[in-house]
Amino acid sequence: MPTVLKRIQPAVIKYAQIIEQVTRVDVEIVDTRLDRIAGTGIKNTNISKSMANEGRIYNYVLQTGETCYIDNPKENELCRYCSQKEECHELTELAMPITLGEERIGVIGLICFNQAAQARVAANVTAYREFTKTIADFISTKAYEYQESLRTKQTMDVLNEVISHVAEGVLLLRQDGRVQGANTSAVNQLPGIELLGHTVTIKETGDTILDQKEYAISANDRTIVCYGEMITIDSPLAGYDHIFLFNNLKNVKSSIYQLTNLDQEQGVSQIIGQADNMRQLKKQIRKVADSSSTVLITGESGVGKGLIARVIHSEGARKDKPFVSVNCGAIPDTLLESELFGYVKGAFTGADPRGKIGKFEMADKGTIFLDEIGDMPLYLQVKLLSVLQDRKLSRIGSNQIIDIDVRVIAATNKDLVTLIRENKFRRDLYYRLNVIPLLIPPLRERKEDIPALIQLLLKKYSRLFSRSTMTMEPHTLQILKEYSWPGNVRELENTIEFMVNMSDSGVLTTQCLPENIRHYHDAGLPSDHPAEEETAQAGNEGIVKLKDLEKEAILHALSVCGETMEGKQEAAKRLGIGIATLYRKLEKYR
Ligand SMILES: Nc1ncnc2c1ncn2[C@@H]1O[C@H](COP(=O)(O)OP(=O)(O)OP(=O)(O)O)[C@@H](O)[C@H]1O
Repeated sequence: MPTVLKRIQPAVIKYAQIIEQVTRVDVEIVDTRLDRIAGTGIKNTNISKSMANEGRIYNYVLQTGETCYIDNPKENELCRYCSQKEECHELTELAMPITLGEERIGVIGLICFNQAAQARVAANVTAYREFTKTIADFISTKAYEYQESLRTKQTMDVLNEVISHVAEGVLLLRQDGRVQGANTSAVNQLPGIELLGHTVTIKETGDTILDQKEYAISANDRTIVCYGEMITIDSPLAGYDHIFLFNNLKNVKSSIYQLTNLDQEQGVSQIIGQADNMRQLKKQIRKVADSSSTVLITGESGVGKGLIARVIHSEGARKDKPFVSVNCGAIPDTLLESELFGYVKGAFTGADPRGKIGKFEMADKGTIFLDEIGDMPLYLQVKLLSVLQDRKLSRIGSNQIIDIDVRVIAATNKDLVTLIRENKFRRDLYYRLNVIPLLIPPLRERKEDIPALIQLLLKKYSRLFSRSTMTMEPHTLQILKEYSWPGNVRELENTIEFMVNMSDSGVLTTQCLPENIRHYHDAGLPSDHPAEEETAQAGNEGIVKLKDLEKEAILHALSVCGETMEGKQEAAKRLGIGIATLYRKLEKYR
């Protein structure tokens, strides 16, 4: 690495010339390597070459820090062992160190080759010393400035390297808004805004969300909303005094979205349904997917309303934008408003003090799925209606009006018309939502789809439990087809999961059926709703029919002993009945 004097060589050469002009003595300046950095007169040769051979005096000055005045060269102690002694024509030499802090960084030599010069130096030795010392200090200052600028540059290089790897946008700004630096993320997040060397306006909007202030960055007639932090730098580096760290709204939303939403793109093919009513429904879904009109999906719990909402989104033009789902029935009324519309820092006590982006905003340009809309409290229905009408909203605690472009899909398993009659749902909101009504038929009205659904679910759960794909015995499949499925596809899904768990082999038999379905089948129970049945039993104060107890005992024995010939014989023996009785009873119960 070059020495510091070498790096500031042009300045050193100028200082050497100044000394020469004032003293009219030849001047030589060497660095710590004894390379000649500057030279005048006789010494104005071999610049940048090593003077190590003839540098005994300079070496001494560098080592001791002393100034040497030698008026008896050749005889002087320092010259005694000099290899150049015989060729040396110097009459007098003044050699002075250049120091930078504690460090010696070079030597200035004033050398007389003729008697006039020698006499001049002798007559002015004190003044010449003083003057040379002043120049040595100037050179030292120059070296210091150089080192400082080098350090600043190195810091800047490290900083720039770090900034280039930061995921957030980073702008290095002057007080007047001129952009001195911008990382790639900043450039990508601010399309259409010229940055490097241009001036931008960055204004706080007054809102704060997730500890990040909201800013509007404007230039070239464009404004982009960002969330971030403006950092003021106390000691201005390289001409900028502010660093703006930010993410634009899109990035903030998509990071929240990614945290809360798995990528679950789904197409119509995902909906199992060959029954006429389902074919019809799928046709409708394809038709409405591309429009932005509001959809109201109705149907019993577990029929697949959520799945269909996703499919509508995924089949439509907004498929690359967010699909944000809110279960209006699962969120306490008091929180639902902020969940939907968001709030700013300090909006109300008990809230996340950092503020929150609402689901509507997160769904901007995409789709919001308002599940269980029938459970939405009346006062929020009013606010929702106004958002749907105006396509504008303001976060709780904020004065800002935000435009939103969201497709709304609502779903309910309640009869909204009845709720309207009971004054629990607003008629005007109902009409706003019911632009495209989709009614999903319950599973009992499309029983021909049950085998295909079972097939799909067997695959899913076999894979989930790391088992080879299971099959179902035809008789068991028949029982499942006959069941009324009050919990619809969700209940079917739970049933298959249960059965896969219960099975010891690769084939699902009646043994694996859950008790309620077996019961329904065996007893030919008319009830579609086990819950009602349970209530009836509860009303019987725990007293169970003997017939049911007997059936339970028989089925249990079979599940323990197996349904093979031998199994049944063993079961009959352990039940204390004859094999013929067992067959008779089985006939009755199955
Ligand atoms: N036709 C279908 N094809 C494939 N899977 C389906 C179908 N219908 C429903 N499912 C599956 O059944 C489960 C329940 O469906 P989903 O949650 O969409 O019902 P829902 O009607 O929204 O229920 P709720 O009203 O209780 O919210 C999900 O795992 C869904 O993927």
